[in-house]
Amino acid sequence: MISFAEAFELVLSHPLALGTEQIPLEDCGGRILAGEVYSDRDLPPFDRATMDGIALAYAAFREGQRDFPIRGEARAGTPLQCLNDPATCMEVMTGAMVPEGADTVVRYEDLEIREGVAWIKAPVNRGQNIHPRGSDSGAGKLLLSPGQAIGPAEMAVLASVGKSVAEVFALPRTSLFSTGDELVPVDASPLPHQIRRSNIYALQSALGELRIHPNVGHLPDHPEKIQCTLATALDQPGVVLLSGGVSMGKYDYLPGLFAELGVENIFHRVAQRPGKPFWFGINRHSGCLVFSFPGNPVSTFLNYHLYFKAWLWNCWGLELKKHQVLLPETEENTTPLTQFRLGEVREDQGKLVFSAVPMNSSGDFLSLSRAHGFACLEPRETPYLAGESVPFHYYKSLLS
Ligand SMILES: Nc1nc2c(c(=O)[nH]1)N[C@H]1C(S)=C(S)[C@@H](COP(=O)(O)OP(=O)(O)OC[C@H]3O[C@@H](n4cnc5c(N)ncnc54)[C@H](O)[C@@H]3O)O[C@H]1N2
Ligand code: MOO
Repeated sequence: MISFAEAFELVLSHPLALGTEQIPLEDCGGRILAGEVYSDRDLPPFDRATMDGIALAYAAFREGQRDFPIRGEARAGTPLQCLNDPATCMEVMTGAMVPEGADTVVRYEDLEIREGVAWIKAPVNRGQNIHPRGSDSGAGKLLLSPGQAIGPAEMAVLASVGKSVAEVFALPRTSLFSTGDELVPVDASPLPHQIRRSNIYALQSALGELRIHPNVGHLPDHPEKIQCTLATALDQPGVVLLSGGVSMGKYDYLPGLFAELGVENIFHRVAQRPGKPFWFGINRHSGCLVFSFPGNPVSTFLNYHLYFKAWLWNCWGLELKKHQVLLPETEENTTPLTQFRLGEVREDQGKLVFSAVPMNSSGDFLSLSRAHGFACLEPRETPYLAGESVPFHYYKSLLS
């Protein structure tokens, strides 16, 4: 059995060359940006009125003028106009180009308009209610960098600089299998000895967050059937993720079958809890990696988040963000296993503080929905003290 640190390094040392791809903007949400994105023009691209009202030359107001005859109108979406006479004004709508010759916008609420003349009835500051050209970014400035996740805000940035197509990191072809004769489909009425398949939904949804849409299947505890189904999946470059069937049981066929199917074992069993019987290997002929997770729901879930995501980021030449949390009370791990403790994280005076969520064995998948992630306690003879900082692996965002 190898240590968690060794297992982690071995997983990272087997990357796939995934490369990048150009995809349409509408498909970019949730993907990871691979190229740099620059502004193609000043942002905003012109002096933009931020209120509906009138545009005027501030110098005239400063000299005491309060009544401004209205000479025309600037609407959003119309070309630049010119305020030729600084003793006059022009009506201007939010989003319009502020006319040349004007440098200040006064809101309708601060005016009275009578017979084509705007009377100003409130104090005015030079440049008010204008979003100046280039004040957010100049043309040619770097706006987004490789490795940034494309969320709703980044979608807006890409759109505003004309990226109808963006370069993102490519995703691996992925297959996902559950195993075990006790498992029945979700819509079945389980008999007393049966349970519904849940791991596959957890993993499918976790992969979905990365926009990976795996081929999904279920393997019965039947060697020929497993072999037949897995042979096709293993014969292509990509990844195969499995849940269950890798421990010591008489019907845990997977490790033996992987060998028969030409998958080389990189390691089996890691000194960690939960998630110990994790099996990892590679089919060197096809370039297919196998992450075979122990079936207990918490073990499958933890190992996916610990190993698979870090592996994927590493394939892209990136490193997943690391987090640390403070332990609220003394903890011990004098076992020889790296222990992952399920818990919530809350912010206290700018620090992230861990709070354990009780877990009733690694079969207790209900506890997962009550927590944010796992704190990592390495084996140690001395206790972990209250206030000590330890690594934390999020699977849930602080916002959700
Ligand atoms: N003699 C030993 N027995 C076991 C050991 C050991 O070291 N020696 N390790 C234990 C640990 S730790 C784990 S974890 C499990 C892992 O076993 P398997 O990977 O073979 O998983 P299964 O036996 O197939 O399933 C375990 C458990 O999880 C449930 N399960 C499996 N798949 C799903 C699914 N898709 N949805 C919901 N639940 C699932 C399954 O019904 C079992 O209850 O081995 C221990 N045994
Ligand atoms: O290590 Mo197993 O993964 O606890 O149930």
